[in-house]
Amino acid sequence: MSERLAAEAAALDAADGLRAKRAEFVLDDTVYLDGNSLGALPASVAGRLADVVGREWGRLRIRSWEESGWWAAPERVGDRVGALVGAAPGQVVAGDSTSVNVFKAVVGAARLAGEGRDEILVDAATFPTDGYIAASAARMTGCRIRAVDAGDLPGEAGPRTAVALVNHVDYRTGRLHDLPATTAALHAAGARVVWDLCHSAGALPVGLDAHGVDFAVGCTYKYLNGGPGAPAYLYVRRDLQARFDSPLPGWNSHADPFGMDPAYTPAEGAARGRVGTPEILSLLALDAALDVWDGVSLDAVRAKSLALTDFFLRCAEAYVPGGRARSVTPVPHAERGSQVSLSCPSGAGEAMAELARRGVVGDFRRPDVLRFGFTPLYTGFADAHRAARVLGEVLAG
Ligand SMILES: Cc1ncc(COP(=O)(O)O)c(C=O)c1O
Ligand SMILES: Nc1c(O)cccc1C(=O)C[C@H](N)C(=O)O
Repeated sequence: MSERLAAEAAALDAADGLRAKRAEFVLDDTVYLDGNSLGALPASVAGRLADVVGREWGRLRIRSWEESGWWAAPERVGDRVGALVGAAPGQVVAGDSTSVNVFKAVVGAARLAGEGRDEILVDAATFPTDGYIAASAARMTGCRIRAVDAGDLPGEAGPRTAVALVNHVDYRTGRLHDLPATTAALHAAGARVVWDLCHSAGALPVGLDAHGVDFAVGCTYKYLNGGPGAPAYLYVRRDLQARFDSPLPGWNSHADPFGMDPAYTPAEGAARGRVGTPEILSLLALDAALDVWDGVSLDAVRAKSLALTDFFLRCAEAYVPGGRARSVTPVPHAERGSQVSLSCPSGAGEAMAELARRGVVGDFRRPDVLRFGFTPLYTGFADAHRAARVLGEVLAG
């Protein structure tokens, strides 16, 4: 069994069109299946940051806001992220954290809602920060908040719904929610939608423009490999931008920031989503990290991601002793993101720590989830095979 799966892994790696991409990352012989928490370091980042620090900051100093393009970096880098989530230029701005962008988007969407729409729906299994922020947004806008299973949103949205906040991929189970159908159903009910793309951007095609999404947010430190605390992003669909009333109208989103006008006049376009001074060092680290996407097709990434998770599920089935762990990640491709989560009712935390000691890094999510993220740009089939084999050994021990 083991030899057959190992040979299959080798054949799949040999046929993998994305295989050369791995060399663009700083990696060792650890099997790194935690790119859905913190993506690996692209090799070009260190040199770019050294130049930003040494020359742009060190020598050009204040001149760099213009001469090095710092001032416009949030929109420029936003467009690069936008290209990876299906947004035409001018609709995405990079900056702040996902939490902060959730706030801007949910309050902004609630402020666009028509008379009598006083309900904010939130995906019941949401990553907690979204739920906390949406609840605060509801208190601020005089709405009530209601948690609903993401799959039930189409039926639950009604005449009082202002906006629904949904995670595209569930961080715990890896379930992929149906963005086109959910968006269409919310629109049919007269509501807006905010998608949190943290676990889908860079892992699969998203198609924001194609599916008429209203608002989207996401982080860049997972599948986009932007680095720890890398700036997040906000998408506001072009035709909504002129009516977008940001709850954080900082001076960077003013139409004339250096006019220092006591009265606020919002900038046009994506810049309206800015707040204060951009985090230039991490923004330009992200800019460099995005170079790994040059020439990469997201369809190829998606195909490899599904092949990797299919193969890992088969290997886990073969190696993990019966009853020790079972997958909670959907089997149908249309419902799966780029991770596999196994429920391991006894000793999951210790098992994940032991896996790390044996060179396989994933995540433990309480109470019992072993989470393995597959980043197609640098993860191979032999990695998936080794991870499952070591997992089997650990759970048998
Ligand atoms: C779906 C989702 N939303 C939001 C966040 C976090 O947001 P922030 O970058 O503000 O910590 C995460 C992960 O940390 C996440 O998985
Ligand atoms: N953002 C993180 C951090 O600052 C520290 C540790 C983990 C994270 C994460 O991103 C967790 C991740 N969103 C998750 O899905 O669990």
